[in-house]
Amino acid sequence: MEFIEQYIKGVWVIKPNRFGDARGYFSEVFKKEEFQAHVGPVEFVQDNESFSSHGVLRGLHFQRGEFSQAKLVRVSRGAVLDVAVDLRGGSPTYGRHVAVELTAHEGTQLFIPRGFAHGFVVLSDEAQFQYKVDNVYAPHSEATLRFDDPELHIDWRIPQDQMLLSPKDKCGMSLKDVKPF
Ligand SMILES: Cc1cn([C@H]2C[C@H](O)[C@@H](COP(=O)(O)OP(=O)(O)O[C@H]3O[C@H](C)C(=O)[C@H](O)[C@H]3O)O2)c(=O)[nH]c1=O
Repeated sequence: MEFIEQYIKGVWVIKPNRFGDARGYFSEVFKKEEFQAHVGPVEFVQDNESFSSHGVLRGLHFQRGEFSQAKLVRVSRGAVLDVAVDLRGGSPTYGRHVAVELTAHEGTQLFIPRGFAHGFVVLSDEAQFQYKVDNVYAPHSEATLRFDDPELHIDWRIPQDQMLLSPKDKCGMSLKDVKPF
């Protein structure tokens, strides 16, 4: 398993090994000891899965304060562009983002620490998205950062007229209105 820290401190791209043979492949997609040795003492408490069609954009979501979630995300079908925006108070990369294409074919994962807004857009016909979080769902604490806030400079790779968003995600807040946490 390869761990590559990104230019935003604490964000990691993780590339599990795959052992192929005539039947297909086997891969260890998470191993607590190895993960914690590289990333730190993160304890996941909940596994999530979502399924979306082409152009669906989910995000950019975050849970505030003590309810903030670290996430380990991957795609088990299709391909997405995954985006994490740094909202950590005092961070030298505050407001900057990491954007990584995650595909089922490559099995690449992204670890996003607490203090980030997270979202993805589906690049393939459909995508099954799997992720671990280290804090439970707390809807009262949840907020949405506008995916198209010009201050974020995110290139989502597909035109907005192909995108499908929830009503919540269509009316997220701007970066200037977010209180760092
Ligand atoms: C996140 C979540 C949602 N739900 C319920 C609440 C709604 O009835 C339904 C759909 O929720 P929502 O529209 O918030 O789902 P997504 O748009 O996929 O939200 C996720 O999108 C981005 C990519 C994220 O990183 C977050 O994990 C999460 O906010 O699932 C739950 O019961 N538990 C949960 O942990």
